[in-house]
Amino acid sequence: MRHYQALIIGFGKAGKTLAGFLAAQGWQVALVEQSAQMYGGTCINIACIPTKSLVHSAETGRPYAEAIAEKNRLTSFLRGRNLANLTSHPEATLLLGQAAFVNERQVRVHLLETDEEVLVEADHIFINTGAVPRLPPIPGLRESQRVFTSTSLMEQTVLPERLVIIGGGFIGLEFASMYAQFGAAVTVLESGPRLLPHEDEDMAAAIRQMLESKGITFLEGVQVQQIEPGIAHDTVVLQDAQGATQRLSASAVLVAVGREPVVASLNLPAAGVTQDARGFIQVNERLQTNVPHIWALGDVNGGPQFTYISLDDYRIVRDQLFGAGQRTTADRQHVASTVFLTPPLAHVGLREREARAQGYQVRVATMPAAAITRAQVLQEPVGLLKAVIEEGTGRILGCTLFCADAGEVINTVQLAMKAGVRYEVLRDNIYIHPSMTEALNDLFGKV
Ligand SMILES: Cc1cc2nc3c(=O)[nH]c(=O)nc-3n(C[C@H](O)[C@H](O)[C@H](O)COP(=O)(O)OP(=O)(O)OC[C@H]3O[C@@H](n4cnc5c(N)ncnc54)[C@H](O)[C@@H]3O)c2cc1C
Ligand SMILES: NC(=O)c1ccc[n+]([C@@H]2O[C@H](COP(=O)([O-])OP(=O)(O)OC[C@H]3O[C@@H](n4cnc5c(N)ncnc54)[C@H](O)[C@@H]3O)[C@@H](O)[C@H]2O)c1
Repeated sequence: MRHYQALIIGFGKAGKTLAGFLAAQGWQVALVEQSAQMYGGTCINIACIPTKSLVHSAETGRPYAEAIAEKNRLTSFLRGRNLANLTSHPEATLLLGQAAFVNERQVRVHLLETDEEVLVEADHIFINTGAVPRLPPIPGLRESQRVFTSTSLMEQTVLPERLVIIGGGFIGLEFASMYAQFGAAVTVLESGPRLLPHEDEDMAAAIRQMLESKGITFLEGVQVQQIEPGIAHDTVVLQDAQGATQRLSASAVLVAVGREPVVASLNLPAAGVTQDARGFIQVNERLQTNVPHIWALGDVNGGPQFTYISLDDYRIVRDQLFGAGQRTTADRQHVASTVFLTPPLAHVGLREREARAQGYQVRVATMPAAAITRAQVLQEPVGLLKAVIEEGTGRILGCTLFCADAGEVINTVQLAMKAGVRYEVLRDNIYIHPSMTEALNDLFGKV
């Protein structure tokens, strides 16, 4: 039996940051990770970083096989750096193995390298086991050799000729955009009635037009019924929005219909930790489970699935253990997001339609990306910018930027919203020229 002050299950963003912090405070910390290929967690190994490396390679014209090699170099480098960061703390112990609860204080770890089992007891336990792709119950899907998840598709060194993507959300659109840019013929199948259902009509049309100009085909309101294996290709059988049967030939199928929590291996009932109806671990606004000394952080707790949210989960726990204990999930207003298309789509706050539906009197400003000098310099004149302002108060209610560097520029708008800055401040601020951020002068000048 080994005893630690803190046991962290999973090497994710929250877990690794918390491990380093607690060890630096002098706590004896154990971090358990089930795979040596996952040191540093999902983001750096199989998610944010490899996908953005591929997006960048596609944008710069690097051939697919070379892009995969560069992605592998980068993730390997980051994995090593994450491992070194953790092991540089003498108080932190890394256990390579799978953790499962024995009771609410004890966890059994099956060590990968020696095949031994060790029993670990801890005063505080933090679950950070993440999420994995959800596989819908489509006949033939699990059996097919040509069906991939985001993880396994990025392991392929040969570009699929015809890629069919099931799901038109974050992963579906990012992969559609980059694989089309690498030269694949891409079709996206979305079960919802409309692609980008949250976006205002004008914004959705602009994004769709850009994606279609790359040769991507979208079918909405479809139901995928079967994947039929074939010798040279698989056939995706679907019912389209009109109820007709369509058959699409695919050299690869990507499933991207959402991600589900990693909980099965944990034996949660032994600890008495409860889950919600979707299987995510139930937590309060301080991320405590129903067992007070057990917390759940990151994707596994059912919050928004972003690395920066997992990092903020760490901040909430840190504040309880070493701060004023005031920080909660309720403090998270105006969290921005970016879909890394080319150009990217970044958003914060309310869309026009959402603001009106909530009863706000609004003033709306829109501007084409082609009007931004920096976008012309970059030869990326495609896109649309939009801001929603509350009539009378001048409060920024929301902003959507579909343009080069949108994921950078949105951070300025987000910070302004958080600080309660009126739109005129962004309108009249002095920005670097020529930069994409200076488009905020013109965008807010149109309010
Ligand atoms: C393709 C893709 C692209 C994405 N792009 C972005 C992006 O650009 N920006 C963004 O913010 N977010 C992005 N995300 C989401 C982001 O990756 C996740 O929200 C984030 O990585 C979640 O991290 P986490 O802290 O929950 O834990 P994770 O990083 O998922 O770590 C969980 C770890 O726990 C380990 N584990 C699980 N069970 C056990 C067990 N029983 N014992 C021991 N170890 C265990 C796993 O092996 C894993 O290493 C993307 C996701 C995907 C799939
Ligand atoms: N840039 C980023 O920040 C980034 C990038 C990738 C992923 N992520 C995170 O990872 C999460 C998971 O991504 P995702 O794309 O898997 O999920 P998602 O929830 O973003 O999108 C899933 C899509 O699949 C559709 N769908 C569901 N079932 C379907 C079916 N049977 N047939 C066809 N379509 C179906 C849904 O209507 C939805 O549009 C995201 O929600 C996001 O939080 C973030």
